[in-house]
Amino acid sequence: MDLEKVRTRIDEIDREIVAKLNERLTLAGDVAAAKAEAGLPIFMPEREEQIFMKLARLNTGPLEEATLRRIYGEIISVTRARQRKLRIAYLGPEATYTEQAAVKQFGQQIETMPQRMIPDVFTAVEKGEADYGVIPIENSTGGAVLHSLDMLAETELKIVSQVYLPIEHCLVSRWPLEAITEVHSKDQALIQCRDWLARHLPGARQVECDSTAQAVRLSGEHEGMAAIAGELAATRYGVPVLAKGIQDRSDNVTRFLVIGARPCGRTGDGGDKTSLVFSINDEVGALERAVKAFSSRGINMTKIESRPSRRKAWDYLFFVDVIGHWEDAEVQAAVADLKDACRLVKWLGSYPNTK
Ligand SMILES: C=C(O[C@@H]1C=C(C(=O)O)C=C[C@H]1O)C(=O)O
Repeated sequence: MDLEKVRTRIDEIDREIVAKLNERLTLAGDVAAAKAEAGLPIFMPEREEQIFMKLARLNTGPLEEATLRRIYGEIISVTRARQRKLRIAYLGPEATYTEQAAVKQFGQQIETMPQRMIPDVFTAVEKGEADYGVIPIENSTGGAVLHSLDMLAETELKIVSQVYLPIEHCLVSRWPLEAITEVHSKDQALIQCRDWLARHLPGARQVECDSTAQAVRLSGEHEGMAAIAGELAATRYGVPVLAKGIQDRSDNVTRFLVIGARPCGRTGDGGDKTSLVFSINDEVGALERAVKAFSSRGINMTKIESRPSRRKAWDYLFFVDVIGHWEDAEVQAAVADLKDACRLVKWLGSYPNTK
Protein backbone atom coordinates (compact mmCIF):
# COMPACT_ATOMS: atom_id res chain seq x y z
CA MET A 1 0.00 0.00 0.00
CA ASP A 2 1.10 3.55 -0.73
CA LEU A 3 2.09 5.17 2.57
CA GLU A 4 1.45 8.70 1.39
CA LYS A 5 -2.02 7.81 0.15
CA VAL A 6 -2.99 6.13 3.42
CA ARG A 7 -1.68 9.07 5.43
CA THR A 8 -3.67 11.50 3.29
CA ARG A 9 -6.81 9.47 4.01
CA ILE A 10 -5.99 9.39 7.75
CA ASP A 11 -5.58 13.17 7.71
CA GLU A 12 -8.98 13.54 6.06
CA ILE A 13 -10.60 11.28 8.66
CA ASP A 14 -8.99 13.25 11.48
CA ARG A 15 -10.41 16.44 10.03
CA GLU A 16 -13.87 14.86 10.02
CA ILE A 17 -13.48 13.48 13.55
CA VAL A 18 -12.40 16.86 14.95
CA ALA A 19 -15.29 18.63 13.20
CA LYS A 20 -17.74 16.04 14.53
CA LEU A 21 -16.29 16.21 18.04
CA ASN A 22 -16.77 19.96 18.08
CA GLU A 23 -20.27 19.63 16.69
CA ARG A 24 -21.14 17.10 19.40
CA LEU A 25 -19.62 19.29 22.10
CA THR A 26 -21.66 22.30 20.98
CA LEU A 27 -24.93 20.32 20.81
CA ALA A 28 -24.38 18.71 24.19
CA GLY A 29 -23.61 22.19 25.52
CA ASP A 30 -27.10 23.22 24.41
CA VAL A 31 -28.50 20.19 26.24
CA ALA A 32 -26.67 21.31 29.35
CA ALA A 33 -28.29 24.76 29.17
CA ALA A 34 -31.76 23.21 28.74
CA LYS A 35 -31.08 20.88 31.66
CA ALA A 36 -30.00 23.75 33.90
CA GLU A 37 -33.32 25.45 33.14
CA ALA A 38 -35.27 22.29 33.93
CA GLY A 39 -33.27 21.74 37.13
CA LEU A 40 -31.71 18.47 35.90
CA PRO A 41 -28.20 17.44 36.95
CA ILE A 42 -25.15 17.79 34.69
CA PHE A 43 -24.25 14.12 35.18
CA MET A 44 -26.95 11.65 34.09
CA PRO A 45 -25.56 8.12 34.35
CA GLU A 46 -28.72 6.57 32.88
CA ARG A 47 -28.37 8.62 29.67
CA GLU A 48 -24.64 7.86 29.48
CA GLU A 49 -25.29 4.13 29.83
CA GLN A 50 -27.90 4.30 27.05
CA ILE A 51 -25.28 5.99 24.87
CA PHE A 52 -22.71 3.28 25.67
CA MET A 53 -25.24 0.52 24.92
CA LYS A 54 -26.14 2.14 21.61
CA LEU A 55 -22.45 2.52 20.69
CA ALA A 56 -21.82 -1.15 21.46
CA ARG A 57 -24.64 -2.11 19.10
CA LEU A 58 -23.31 0.19 16.34
CA ASN A 59 -19.73 -0.99 16.68
CA THR A 60 -18.69 -3.55 14.08
CA GLY A 61 -15.02 -3.69 15.14
CA PRO A 62 -12.09 -4.04 15.07
CA LEU A 63 -12.43 -1.48 17.89
CA GLU A 64 -13.00 -3.30 21.20
CA GLU A 65 -16.09 -2.34 23.20
CA ALA A 66 -14.04 -1.46 26.31
CA THR A 67 -11.82 0.83 24.23
CA LEU A 68 -14.81 2.55 22.67
CA ARG A 69 -16.21 3.08 26.15
CA ARG A 70 -12.94 4.63 27.33
CA ILE A 71 -12.72 7.01 24.38
CA TYR A 72 -16.37 8.05 24.73
CA GLY A 73 -15.98 8.33 28.50
CA GLU A 74 -13.44 11.12 27.91
CA ILE A 75 -15.60 12.81 25.26
CA ILE A 76 -18.52 12.89 27.68
CA SER A 77 -16.22 14.06 30.48
CA VAL A 78 -15.26 17.07 28.35
CA THR A 79 -18.94 17.73 27.60
CA ARG A 80 -19.88 17.76 31.28
CA ALA A 81 -16.96 20.04 32.11
CA ARG A 82 -18.19 22.54 29.50
CA GLN A 83 -21.04 23.30 31.88
CA ARG A 84 -19.04 22.93 35.07
CA LYS A 85 -16.19 20.72 36.27
CA LEU A 86 -17.76 18.22 38.66
CA ARG A 87 -16.21 18.11 42.13
CA ILE A 88 -15.60 14.47 43.05
CA ALA A 89 -14.84 13.46 46.65
CA TYR A 90 -13.23 10.04 47.14
CA LEU A 91 -11.30 7.97 49.64
CA GLY A 92 -7.83 9.52 49.39
CA PRO A 93 -5.09 10.48 49.56
CA GLU A 94 -4.11 10.97 45.92
CA ALA A 95 -3.49 7.88 43.78
CA THR A 96 -5.67 5.42 45.70
CA TYR A 97 -7.60 2.76 43.82
CA THR A 98 -10.70 4.83 44.61
CA GLU A 99 -9.18 7.77 42.71
CA GLN A 100 -8.67 5.42 39.75
CA ALA A 101 -12.32 4.34 40.01
CA ALA A 102 -13.39 8.01 40.09
CA VAL A 103 -11.44 8.73 36.90
CA LYS A 104 -12.80 5.56 35.26
CA GLN A 105 -16.34 6.83 35.96
CA PHE A 106 -15.99 10.57 35.37
CA GLY A 107 -12.96 10.89 33.04
CA GLN A 108 -10.10 13.35 33.45
CA GLN A 109 -12.16 16.55 33.41
CA ILE A 110 -13.02 16.66 37.11
CA GLU A 111 -11.96 18.46 40.26
CA THR A 112 -10.60 15.73 42.55
CA MET A 113 -11.26 16.04 46.28
CA PRO A 114 -9.37 13.32 48.19
CA GLN A 115 -10.82 12.64 51.67
CA ARG A 116 -9.15 10.99 54.66
CA MET A 117 -11.88 8.53 55.66
CA ILE A 118 -14.98 6.95 54.08
CA PRO A 119 -17.40 9.01 56.26
CA ASP A 120 -15.65 12.20 55.07
CA VAL A 121 -16.69 11.33 51.50
CA PHE A 122 -20.33 11.17 52.60
CA THR A 123 -20.04 14.44 54.53
CA ALA A 124 -18.48 16.31 51.59
CA VAL A 125 -21.45 15.35 49.36
CA GLU A 126 -24.06 15.90 52.09
CA LYS A 127 -22.74 19.42 52.66
CA GLY A 128 -22.72 20.13 48.92
CA GLU A 129 -18.96 20.71 48.91
CA ALA A 130 -18.67 17.87 46.38
CA ASP A 131 -21.11 16.94 43.60
CA TYR A 132 -20.49 13.21 43.96
CA GLY A 133 -18.56 10.82 46.17
CA VAL A 134 -16.77 7.58 45.31
CA ILE A 135 -16.32 4.78 47.87
CA PRO A 136 -15.18 1.15 47.71
CA ILE A 137 -17.98 -1.29 48.56
CA GLU A 138 -16.72 -4.84 47.99
CA ASN A 139 -13.82 -6.84 46.68
CA SER A 140 -14.05 -10.19 44.92
CA THR A 141 -11.42 -11.74 47.23
CA GLY A 142 -11.75 -9.82 50.50
CA GLY A 143 -15.53 -9.25 50.63
CA ALA A 144 -17.47 -6.23 51.84
CA VAL A 145 -16.07 -2.88 52.92
CA LEU A 146 -17.95 -2.75 56.21
CA HIS A 147 -17.48 0.94 56.87
CA SER A 148 -19.13 1.79 53.54
CA LEU A 149 -22.12 -0.48 54.25
CA ASP A 150 -22.64 1.08 57.67
CA MET A 151 -22.53 4.58 56.18
CA LEU A 152 -25.02 3.68 53.42
CA ALA A 153 -27.52 2.54 56.04
CA GLU A 154 -27.33 6.00 57.68
CA THR A 155 -27.14 8.43 54.78
CA GLU A 156 -29.88 10.15 52.79
CA LEU A 157 -27.62 10.19 49.71
CA LYS A 158 -28.37 7.82 46.87
CA ILE A 159 -26.17 5.41 44.94
CA VAL A 160 -26.16 6.67 41.33
CA SER A 161 -23.53 4.48 39.69
CA GLN A 162 -21.17 1.52 40.16
CA VAL A 163 -17.61 1.02 38.90
CA TYR A 164 -15.67 -2.25 38.70
CA LEU A 165 -11.89 -1.92 38.76
CA PRO A 166 -9.43 -4.82 38.39
CA ILE A 167 -6.99 -4.56 41.30
CA GLU A 168 -3.34 -5.47 40.86
CA HIS A 169 -1.34 -5.03 44.04
CA CYS A 170 2.39 -4.33 44.19
CA LEU A 171 4.96 -4.64 46.95
CA VAL A 172 6.49 -1.19 47.16
CA SER A 173 9.64 -0.31 49.10
CA ARG A 174 12.96 1.49 49.06
CA TRP A 175 14.57 -1.54 50.70
CA PRO A 176 15.30 -5.04 49.29
CA LEU A 177 12.97 -7.92 50.21
CA GLU A 178 15.49 -9.36 52.75
CA ALA A 179 15.54 -6.09 54.70
CA ILE A 180 11.77 -5.69 55.05
CA THR A 181 10.47 -5.98 58.60
CA GLU A 182 7.06 -4.31 58.26
CA VAL A 183 4.37 -4.29 55.56
CA HIS A 184 1.83 -1.49 55.76
CA SER A 185 -1.46 -1.27 53.87
CA LYS A 186 -5.21 -1.03 54.10
CA ASP A 187 -6.72 -4.10 55.81
CA GLN A 188 -8.41 -5.13 52.55
CA ALA A 189 -5.15 -5.13 50.59
CA LEU A 190 -3.35 -7.17 53.28
CA ILE A 191 -6.18 -9.75 53.16
CA GLN A 192 -6.00 -9.94 49.36
CA CYS A 193 -2.25 -10.71 49.53
CA ARG A 194 -2.36 -13.04 52.57
CA ASP A 195 -0.84 -16.11 50.84
CA TRP A 196 1.86 -14.14 49.04
CA LEU A 197 2.95 -12.46 52.28
CA ALA A 198 3.03 -15.82 54.11
CA ARG A 199 5.31 -17.23 51.39
CA HIS A 200 7.64 -14.28 50.76
CA LEU A 201 7.65 -12.23 53.96
CA PRO A 202 6.67 -14.66 56.74
CA GLY A 203 8.61 -12.74 59.40
CA ALA A 204 7.37 -9.24 58.56
CA ARG A 205 4.85 -7.51 60.80
CA GLN A 206 1.64 -6.53 59.00
CA VAL A 207 0.32 -3.11 59.92
CA GLU A 208 -3.08 -1.74 58.90
CA CYS A 209 -3.47 1.90 57.90
CA ASP A 210 -6.14 4.15 56.34
CA SER A 211 -5.26 3.69 52.68
CA THR A 212 -2.83 2.04 50.31
CA ALA A 213 -1.51 5.41 49.13
CA GLN A 214 -0.93 6.50 52.73
CA ALA A 215 1.08 3.28 53.24
CA VAL A 216 3.30 4.11 50.26
CA ARG A 217 3.94 7.60 51.60
CA LEU A 218 4.94 6.21 55.00
CA SER A 219 7.10 3.45 53.56
CA GLY A 220 9.23 5.99 51.75
CA GLU A 221 10.28 7.46 55.09
CA HIS A 222 11.08 4.49 57.37
CA GLU A 223 13.83 1.90 57.13
CA GLY A 224 12.70 -1.69 56.52
CA MET A 225 9.18 -0.61 55.68
CA ALA A 226 7.19 -1.77 52.66
CA ALA A 227 3.67 -1.04 51.44
CA ILE A 228 1.09 -2.88 49.39
CA ALA A 229 -0.50 -0.56 46.85
CA GLY A 230 -1.19 0.03 43.19
CA GLU A 231 1.51 0.96 40.70
CA LEU A 232 -0.04 4.43 40.32
CA ALA A 233 0.54 5.21 44.01
CA ALA A 234 4.15 3.94 43.80
CA THR A 235 4.80 6.19 40.79
CA ARG A 236 3.00 9.20 42.31
CA TYR A 237 5.03 9.02 45.54
CA GLY A 238 8.27 7.90 43.88
CA VAL A 239 8.79 4.61 45.71
CA PRO A 240 10.12 1.58 43.75
CA VAL A 241 7.96 -1.45 42.92
CA LEU A 242 9.63 -4.69 44.13
CA ALA A 243 6.96 -7.12 42.94
CA LYS A 244 3.83 -6.81 40.81
CA GLY A 245 0.59 -8.79 40.84
CA ILE A 246 1.05 -10.10 44.41
CA GLN A 247 -2.70 -10.52 45.09
CA ASP A 248 -3.68 -14.15 45.76
CA ARG A 249 -6.23 -14.25 42.97
CA SER A 250 -5.51 -12.91 39.50
CA ASP A 251 -9.21 -12.05 38.99
CA ASN A 252 -9.15 -9.57 41.86
CA VAL A 253 -11.79 -6.90 41.26
CA THR A 254 -13.16 -4.15 43.50
CA ARG A 255 -16.59 -2.66 43.09
CA PHE A 256 -16.99 1.03 43.87
CA LEU A 257 -20.14 3.10 44.28
CA VAL A 258 -20.83 6.69 43.28
CA ILE A 259 -23.10 8.53 45.71
CA GLY A 260 -24.99 11.74 45.04
CA ALA A 261 -27.80 13.89 46.37
CA ARG A 262 -30.32 12.96 43.66
CA PRO A 263 -31.48 9.53 42.51
CA CYS A 264 -30.62 8.26 39.05
CA GLY A 265 -33.41 7.58 36.51
CA ARG A 266 -34.15 4.38 34.60
CA THR A 267 -31.80 3.07 31.96
CA GLY A 268 -34.41 0.49 30.94
CA ASP A 269 -33.87 -2.76 28.96
CA GLY A 270 -32.96 -4.65 32.15
CA GLY A 271 -29.91 -2.44 32.46
CA ASP A 272 -30.49 -1.26 36.03
CA LYS A 273 -29.57 -2.49 39.49
CA THR A 274 -31.21 -1.50 42.78
CA SER A 275 -29.62 -1.57 46.22
CA LEU A 276 -31.69 -1.61 49.38
CA VAL A 277 -31.38 -2.44 53.04
CA PHE A 278 -33.99 -4.10 55.23
CA SER A 279 -34.36 -5.39 58.75
CA ILE A 280 -36.61 -8.38 59.49
CA ASN A 281 -38.89 -9.12 62.44
CA ASP A 282 -37.62 -11.74 64.87
CA GLU A 283 -39.90 -14.60 63.74
CA VAL A 284 -39.79 -17.89 61.86
CA GLY A 285 -39.59 -17.51 58.08
CA ALA A 286 -39.11 -13.72 58.09
CA LEU A 287 -35.93 -13.80 55.97
CA GLU A 288 -37.46 -16.35 53.62
CA ARG A 289 -40.48 -14.11 53.05
CA ALA A 290 -38.21 -11.14 52.35
CA VAL A 291 -36.20 -13.10 49.77
CA LYS A 292 -39.38 -14.55 48.22
CA ALA A 293 -40.75 -11.05 47.61
CA PHE A 294 -38.15 -10.89 44.82
CA SER A 295 -37.67 -14.53 43.75
CA SER A 296 -41.42 -15.14 43.32
CA ARG A 297 -41.41 -12.40 40.68
CA GLY A 298 -38.33 -13.67 38.90
CA ILE A 299 -36.26 -10.71 40.12
CA ASN A 300 -32.60 -11.69 40.32
CA MET A 301 -30.97 -10.97 43.69
CA THR A 302 -27.27 -10.56 42.91
CA LYS A 303 -26.06 -9.99 46.45
CA ILE A 304 -27.08 -10.28 50.10
CA GLU A 305 -24.91 -9.17 52.98
CA SER A 306 -25.81 -8.93 56.66
CA ARG A 307 -24.45 -6.48 59.22
CA PRO A 308 -25.23 -5.82 62.88
CA SER A 309 -27.82 -3.02 63.06
CA ARG A 310 -25.71 -1.07 65.62
CA ARG A 311 -28.98 -0.38 67.48
CA LYS A 312 -29.53 -3.62 69.42
CA ALA A 313 -27.44 -6.76 70.01
CA TRP A 314 -28.21 -9.60 67.52
CA ASP A 315 -30.37 -7.33 65.39
CA TYR A 316 -29.31 -7.35 61.73
CA LEU A 317 -29.52 -5.28 58.59
CA PHE A 318 -29.62 -7.08 55.24
CA PHE A 319 -28.11 -5.28 52.26
CA VAL A 320 -29.34 -6.62 48.92
CA ASP A 321 -28.82 -5.84 45.25
CA VAL A 322 -31.49 -6.81 42.74
CA ILE A 323 -31.72 -6.42 38.98
CA GLY A 324 -34.22 -3.70 38.02
CA HIS A 325 -34.98 -0.07 38.84
CA TRP A 326 -36.90 1.08 41.93
CA GLU A 327 -39.50 2.60 39.59
CA ASP A 328 -40.09 -0.70 37.71
CA ALA A 329 -43.59 -2.03 38.46
CA GLU A 330 -42.22 -5.48 39.40
CA VAL A 331 -39.70 -4.01 41.83
CA GLN A 332 -42.39 -1.78 43.37
CA ALA A 333 -44.63 -4.83 43.90
CA ALA A 334 -41.76 -6.75 45.50
CA VAL A 335 -40.97 -3.82 47.78
CA ALA A 336 -44.63 -3.66 48.89
CA ASP A 337 -44.39 -7.34 49.96
CA LEU A 338 -41.04 -6.69 51.57
CA LYS A 339 -42.50 -3.86 53.64
CA ASP A 340 -45.17 -6.28 54.94
CA ALA A 341 -42.49 -8.69 56.12
CA CYS A 342 -39.94 -6.18 57.43
CA ARG A 343 -39.54 -3.62 60.17
CA LEU A 344 -37.46 -1.36 57.96
CA VAL A 345 -36.97 -1.03 54.21
CA LYS A 346 -34.71 1.66 52.80
CA TRP A 347 -33.94 2.34 49.16
CA LEU A 348 -30.23 3.02 48.70
CA GLY A 349 -30.41 3.80 44.99
CA SER A 350 -30.94 2.47 41.47
CA TYR A 351 -28.25 2.84 38.84
CA PRO A 352 -26.99 1.41 35.53
CA ASN A 353 -25.75 -2.15 35.96
CA THR A 354 -22.42 -1.34 34.33
CA LYS A 355 -20.00 -4.28 34.11
C1 LIG B 1 -25.29 16.28 27.40
C2 LIG B 1 -25.83 15.74 28.49
O1 LIG B 1 -25.15 15.80 29.73
C3 LIG B 1 -24.18 14.85 30.13
C4 LIG B 1 -23.30 14.52 29.00
C5 LIG B 1 -23.65 13.53 28.11
C6 LIG B 1 -23.00 13.45 26.75
O2 LIG B 1 -21.95 14.03 26.54
O3 LIG B 1 -23.55 12.77 25.87
C7 LIG B 1 -24.64 12.61 28.46
C8 LIG B 1 -25.25 12.64 29.69
C9 LIG B 1 -24.93 13.64 30.72
O4 LIG B 1 -24.21 13.03 31.78
C10 LIG B 1 -27.14 15.04 28.44
O5 LIG B 1 -27.74 14.81 29.49
O6 LIG B 1 -27.61 14.71 27.34
